Amino acid sequence: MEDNYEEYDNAFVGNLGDMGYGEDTQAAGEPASQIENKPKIFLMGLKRSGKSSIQKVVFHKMLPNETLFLESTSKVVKNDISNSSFVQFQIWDFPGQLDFFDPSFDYEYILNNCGAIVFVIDAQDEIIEALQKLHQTIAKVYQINPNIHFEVFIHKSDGLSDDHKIDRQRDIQQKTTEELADANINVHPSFYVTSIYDHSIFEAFSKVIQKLIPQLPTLENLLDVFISRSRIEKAFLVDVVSKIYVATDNSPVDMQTYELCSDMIDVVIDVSCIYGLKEEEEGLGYDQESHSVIKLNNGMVLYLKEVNKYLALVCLLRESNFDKHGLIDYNFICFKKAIEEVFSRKTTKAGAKKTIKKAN
Ligand SMILES: Nc1nc2c(ncn2[C@@H]2O[C@H](COP(=O)(O)OP(=O)(O)OP(=O)(O)O)[C@@H](O)[C@H]2O)c(=O)[nH]1
Repeated sequence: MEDNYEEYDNAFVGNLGDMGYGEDTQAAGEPASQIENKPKIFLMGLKRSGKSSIQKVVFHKMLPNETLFLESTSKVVKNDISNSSFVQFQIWDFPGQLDFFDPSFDYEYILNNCGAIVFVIDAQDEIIEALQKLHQTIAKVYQINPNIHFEVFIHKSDGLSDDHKIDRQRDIQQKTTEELADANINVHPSFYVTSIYDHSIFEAFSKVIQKLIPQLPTLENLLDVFISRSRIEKAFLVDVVSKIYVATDNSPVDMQTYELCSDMIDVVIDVSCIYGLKEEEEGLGYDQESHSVIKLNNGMVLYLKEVNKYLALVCLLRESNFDKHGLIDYNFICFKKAIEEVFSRKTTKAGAKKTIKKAN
């Protein structure tokens, strides 16, 4: 089976613990067993539905137009999200033509360590075959590992009118729910309308990843307290490399605000790379000193601060509430300390587990 895999991005770093995320506590060169144990997200769907494009655009900064030249995937591609990212897991891209449930394929083994299956449906194409494959996949996977999250991306939505998008989503959602109810399968997939040509794909992936972060409720509570004490409208805790938000406060997410915050990261990184790095120095242009305030012409302010090596806090607030920015800076220091504690606890717990194991 191993021969079926093609690997790229061999930078395996990070301590995920059990299906979690955490600080970078380990150096490169993890043993193979640890790599295998990383949480996995499977990208599935029919041929040419857009699976490889999604992971290239979200995790490899490929421009959407460049995906036009991607060749069809012929082998399972295991993609380890690189050491420069907080979001560390494996994404397995399954070729559309592969029969996942072929008896020669050890699917039971690989499904045991899978956190989520992202099933991509080309919304511009006929959906009957895609739906059949989706229902068949859910039914079989559920028997083996009922804990897997099912995430359905109704993809290539850029080619559809707003009405058409809603119809497609309703249609797919309804047929899937009915089919699963008829088969007595107690699974409730989530549906997202996505496109690589806008931020919808980043937003959808953020939600997929968040379900796999055990500390999510704590992070959300911390963000809620932070924004209410600092008179901030919206705050995102963003993975700087992928621009996936790993948590946000409990107010609803508006796509434009997320786009703004995500664009701000690009601006800060670009300016730092061009003007902040010394000659011949390489890097992301992001460190403990990274922070930025941008005043917009609509009376709002964007505020960015480094939280740790991988994460930034990006907030949107009214300019009139920015007069006491000393208070915001102080609250941020408290917030940052709390975040450090959340993840150091996890690391300590993992360390303690290992020590107990050793003693036994
Ligand atoms: N309009 C539009 N086209 C997209 C989008 N995402 C992917 N595509 C195009 O869809 C085509 C197929 O994309 P791939 O990523 O190769 O599809 P795949 O699912 O990996 O295909 P296989 O490897 O054959 O399984 C490419 O030409 C992409 O440019 C999207 O959001 N909108």
